[in-house]
Amino acid sequence: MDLPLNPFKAALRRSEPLYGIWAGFATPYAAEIIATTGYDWMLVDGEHAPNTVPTLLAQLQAVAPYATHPVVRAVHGDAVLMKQLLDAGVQTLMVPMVETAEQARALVQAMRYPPHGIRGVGGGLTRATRWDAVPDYIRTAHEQLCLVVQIESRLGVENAAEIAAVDGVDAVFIGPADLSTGMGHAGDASQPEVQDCIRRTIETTLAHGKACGILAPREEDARRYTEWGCRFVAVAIDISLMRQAAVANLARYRAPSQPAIVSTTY
Ligand SMILES: O=C(O)C(=O)C[C@H](O)[C@@H](O)CO
Repeated sequence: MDLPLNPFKAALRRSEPLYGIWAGFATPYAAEIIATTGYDWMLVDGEHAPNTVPTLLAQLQAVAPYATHPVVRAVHGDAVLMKQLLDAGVQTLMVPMVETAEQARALVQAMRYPPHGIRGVGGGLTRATRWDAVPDYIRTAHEQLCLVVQIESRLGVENAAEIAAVDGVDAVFIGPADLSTGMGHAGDASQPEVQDCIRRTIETTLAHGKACGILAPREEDARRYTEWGCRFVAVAIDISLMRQAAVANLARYRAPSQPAIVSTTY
């Protein structure tokens, strides 16, 4: 069989925005529900959701029949963990908290086989090669792999040009929660100095010919960042959507201040 294509990587080169959703339930059943809703991509979160390599694999398998592309976020940029995720068939990998070009170069190395990198060969053991059904995987894998690095600190913003310039970095994704918190604004990315960092990072990334993405669950933020040039924007978080819907539904029957009748306090 042919090496599976990465439509997300191809779409990053086009100009239309790609709308994504954060998938935080860490189960294949919930991931599959999300994959049926029509978002261009979904972020399967291995950093802040309770995921492991087997749960991430199960979610990749669950969403494989659908057009929504799974972007998997590793808990950190460890080459050994990345090897496991790539072997499980992750095509688009996001790595949090990248602050220097040196770190970005190490991530590129972890994505590639020698002589271009350090990725170990799993061969017929791996889903990535479809258990050896894909011929010439070692030579061609890099064409369909996509590396997204997260810039989410003041140091990362300062080094954004060098990071975006690294050959093999396909895109930069801004983390507004960590960026604002690290700048002393406790998750409030609306602060002018945080907005300034976000805008500069977008502009710098685009100037280096790379795509830029961001998490923006509030519509006005998503529209502004898209205007500023963000190509892939996560406009929702599945867990928040469920909680908001549950709270709003209950509020139709009971005032929010009323306690639940069934209590766990004895
Ligand atoms: O800093 C950010 O913003 C992110 O990286 C995304 C958060 O980690 C996300 O989990 C918020 O729900």
